[in-house]
Amino acid sequence: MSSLEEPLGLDKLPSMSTIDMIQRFSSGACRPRVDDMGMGNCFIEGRSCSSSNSCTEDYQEYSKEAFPWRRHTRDMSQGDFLSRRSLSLGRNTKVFGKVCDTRHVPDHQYNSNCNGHGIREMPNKYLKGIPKFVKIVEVGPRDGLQNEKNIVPTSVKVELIHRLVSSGLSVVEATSFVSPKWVPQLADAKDVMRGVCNLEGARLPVLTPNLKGFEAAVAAGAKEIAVFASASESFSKSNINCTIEESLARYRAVTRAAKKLSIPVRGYVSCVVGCPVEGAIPPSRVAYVAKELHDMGCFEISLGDTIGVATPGAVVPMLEAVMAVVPGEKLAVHFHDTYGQSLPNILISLQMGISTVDSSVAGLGGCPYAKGASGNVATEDVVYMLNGLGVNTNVDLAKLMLAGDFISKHLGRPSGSKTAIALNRMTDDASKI
Ligand SMILES: CC(C)(COP(=O)([O-])OP(=O)([O-])OC[C@H]1O[C@@H](n2cnc3c(N)ncnc32)[C@H](O)[C@@H]1OP(=O)([O-])[O-])[C@@H](O)C(=O)NCCC(=O)NCCSC(=O)C[C@@](C)(O)CC(=O)[O-]
Repeated sequence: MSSLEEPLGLDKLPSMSTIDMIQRFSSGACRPRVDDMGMGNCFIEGRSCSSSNSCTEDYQEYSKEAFPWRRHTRDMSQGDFLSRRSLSLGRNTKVFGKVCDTRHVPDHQYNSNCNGHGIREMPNKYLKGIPKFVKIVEVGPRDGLQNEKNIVPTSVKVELIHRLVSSGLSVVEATSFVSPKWVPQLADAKDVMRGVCNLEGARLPVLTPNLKGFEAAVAAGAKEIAVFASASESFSKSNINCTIEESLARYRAVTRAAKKLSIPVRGYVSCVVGCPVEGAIPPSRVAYVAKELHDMGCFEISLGDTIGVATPGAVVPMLEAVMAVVPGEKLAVHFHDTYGQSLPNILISLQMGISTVDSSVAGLGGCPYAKGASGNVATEDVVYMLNGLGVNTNVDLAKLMLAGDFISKHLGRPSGSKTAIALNRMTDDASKI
């Protein structure tokens, strides 16, 4: 293990006062620079209202469109509501320990879209460019559970993956074939794969840091893998015990081997905005690593804000730099929510043409080698936002919430998803009526 084997914490940022840190991670500090940081060639691309009445009307019209649930609750008489409830109770769906139905409360409960009056139908220049469909890559069983203090039993991991797939998620990262000394939480990778081998309807990629991991993954039945590099030299050392260049050489060997077996390989770049040791990471360096992964044959490159320090102001120059060398349709974004910036970061990424988003049910997650960084953005929150934007994901939010509830209960803590907490509270309130 390297001398950097100790987990890196935000608390270990060298001589970084809070203000210094804010400056280093601020958008200004992250503008693309045309330099190559000694990493080889980099490619940088570079209504007003006249009377109070009209105002009220406008507001009512607006709120009907933007907050359909408001209209719904206001318009629904108690009689309607109760008959709906009694009609639906027969369905016997279990939500958060109670017997209830997904239609147990007004439709808005699991539906943030605009029910036929979608935001898409409003002529809105601000939402131009947002894709009609977003692919969500669920990373909870891997990125989420790799950081749990208590090791989660294999049967719980397998059940979680089944539940996630049944919610409509088409890609669920199942586990990692890494050294069990480094990540004991995922030492049961082979058994997890055995438990999901008959699961249909979704791709179940696994992480492999080297040929040894690749071979073990293939032997366990993996049909898709991911390799993970970093834009930060220090993080590369602490996470996979080698330099960025050494990791790229390893991954070339892995992608060559995968190609022979027609196994698709996804590539990750970590620390795309900030590193706990090095501070702000230049976009040119992210672009360099992303291009290398793309050139070696990765079908998709996921850009990870591993410690969750990005703001939209830093995401824009980073994406601009990467999109100058890797086509946008091959990119995914992967935000951790340490500073609560994930949703705006995702929104700006969508506006820039990205249509693949990584997230983690119940906001599970964190990297064991980036101490202090919080979980990934919660999948429930992403789906809720995308529903509200009229963007299709094929994910059933109610079923997804049940998966989130399942794992949160097992871990003995509340969900990290604000959406799950809010909708859950409404279910509780409604059931008391
Ligand atoms: C890369 C290594 C293996 C190097 O670890 P090393 O200690 O340098 O490896 P080594 O080649 O010197 O071998 C040491 C021992 O590990 C074994 N070994 C070697 N490879 C494997 C393997 N694949 N599976 C199982 N065992 C393995 C090997 O056989 C040997 O066993 P021994 O002879 O001592 O008994 C190690 O550092 C490691 O496993 N690191 C993984 C760390 C990790 O999983 N971190 C979390 C990933 S999250 C992330 O990167 C960010 C991401 C993707 O989520 C995106 C984001 O948020 O930004």
